Amino acid sequence: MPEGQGADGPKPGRPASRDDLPLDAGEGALHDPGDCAPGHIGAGAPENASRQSGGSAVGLSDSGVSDSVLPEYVLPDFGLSEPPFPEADLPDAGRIAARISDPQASSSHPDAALPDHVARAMHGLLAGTVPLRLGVAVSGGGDSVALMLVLHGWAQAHGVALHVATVDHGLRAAAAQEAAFVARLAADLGLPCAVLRWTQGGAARGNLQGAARAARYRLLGAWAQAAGLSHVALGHTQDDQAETFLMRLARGSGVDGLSCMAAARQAQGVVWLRPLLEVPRAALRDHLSARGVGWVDDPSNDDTRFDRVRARQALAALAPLGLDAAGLAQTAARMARARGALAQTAFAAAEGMLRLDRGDVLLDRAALMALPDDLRDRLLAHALCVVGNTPYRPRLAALHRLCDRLAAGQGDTLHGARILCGAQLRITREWQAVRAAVAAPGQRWDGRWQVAAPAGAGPWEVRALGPAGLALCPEWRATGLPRPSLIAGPAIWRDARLIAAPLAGLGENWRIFTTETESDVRARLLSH
Ligand SMILES: Nc1ncnc2c1ncn2[C@@H]1O[C@H](COP(=O)(O)OP(=O)(O)OP(=O)(O)O)[C@@H](O)[C@H]1O
Repeated sequence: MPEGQGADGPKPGRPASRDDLPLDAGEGALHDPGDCAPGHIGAGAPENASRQSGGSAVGLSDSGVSDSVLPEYVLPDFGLSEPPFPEADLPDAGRIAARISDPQASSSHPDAALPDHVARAMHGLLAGTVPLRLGVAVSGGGDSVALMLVLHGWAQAHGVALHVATVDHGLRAAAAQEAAFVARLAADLGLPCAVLRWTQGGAARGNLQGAARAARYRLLGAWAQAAGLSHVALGHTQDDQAETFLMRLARGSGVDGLSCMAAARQAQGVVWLRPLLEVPRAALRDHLSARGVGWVDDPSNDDTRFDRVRARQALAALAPLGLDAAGLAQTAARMARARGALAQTAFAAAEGMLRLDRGDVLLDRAALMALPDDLRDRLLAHALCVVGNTPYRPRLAALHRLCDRLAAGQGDTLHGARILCGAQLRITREWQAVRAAVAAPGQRWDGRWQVAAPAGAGPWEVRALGPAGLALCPEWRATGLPRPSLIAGPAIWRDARLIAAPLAGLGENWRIFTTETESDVRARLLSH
């Protein structure tokens, strides 16, 4: 038996999400519904795929797709002289195209509802505006393989160019072969496929799985931008949603957390779509099995060390109580609606009480404290996230401690921000959080500041002004900005020499500005 092949054959049920599991937990197994014989991933045949599409090997760094436009079809170079596994071990990807383009084959099958459901979901998510091109992220697991298949039909029907990408995290021995498996499926459908490699996995410390997930989204986002894709579809299912709901419940999440995954979300310049959020995992597997299409099974998905695997097991145990995936996913959807309503209300409240002042967020303290607790928390957390340059909200307990201090007229520091308490709350960056931050010309400093240099400025870099820099700015009091805002703000340096500190009134010809306007900051309340 080849290395990594399961002795018991393919396991029913779905692997745990890679969003929750380490990626080094073993080899994948192949589901080939044709004969139900699991095999080691034999997708290889890189020569075949290369020949079909003229692909070449490309490694992408963690920083994303660099300057060059991605080739339409990118395959890893295994350095192998022949396919690593015999053709017989491969899923019958070649049959996909014929079946999916045959409406008879589709409508005569009991799961013909899936394409219709996805079409309706896509219509709703795209609000009637169909993009010219669409990306789909395919891991090789059953969910995303089914998504690719169904979207292929949808894209053909709507004249949309579908582009596939798969990420090879390079953390498991089988990863490259799994990527090649996806590439081959895509090639058999006539779809361009990019294999994106995470080249810095070996250097990742701590939460490897979290780092891999973040890298995956960075790579996919960079790929989408380079390939001109405004939308990328992901294969999260109703079961993923229900598992997430249970895990969030265990953490005591409120409305926002229990909303779970959004069906559409904008991040990294891309709209991420999840058209399968109402589709049970089993329906996707059935869809593939009925068409004789295989998928990759990641054995780490059965590893009970991970929350998601345990949540899945708990879900099965809860079924007799009527607590099933469909019910939990429905509650998550209701939470998402409630969250949307709260976000709208917070946005409306922000109109009257939130302002942006040279990077600081100002909140009218009396108006803020008069709001219902949830709205107050929402606005305050938002301001902290904006200034602290993070998408993650502070913990609720910490936020409530801050509110207590503000109610008592005291300031505090939280979440990389400093809160100065007056009639106006001024939320500014905490100097300690940025004192080591450096940006070269053209780069953003602290994720949100940009500098326009005068012509012939010579070499420079951006660093925090700091107390020593402020001492070199005799006019700083005239700016109206408080000392904490200025020392944590950006300044232009050449080695140890302060060149300019526009916020502190030094350096006439330099301009410094945040990339977000006040209305951008308010509008972001709606997208969380
Ligand atoms: N390595 C990867 N390459 C490309 N896309 C990925 C990768 N891993 C996950 N995704 C995308 O994120 C979605 C959710 O990830 P998750 O970890 O739940 O998937 P999976 O268990 O690896 O596979 P699947 O969801 O396809 O069964 C996938 O359906 C897919 O769209």
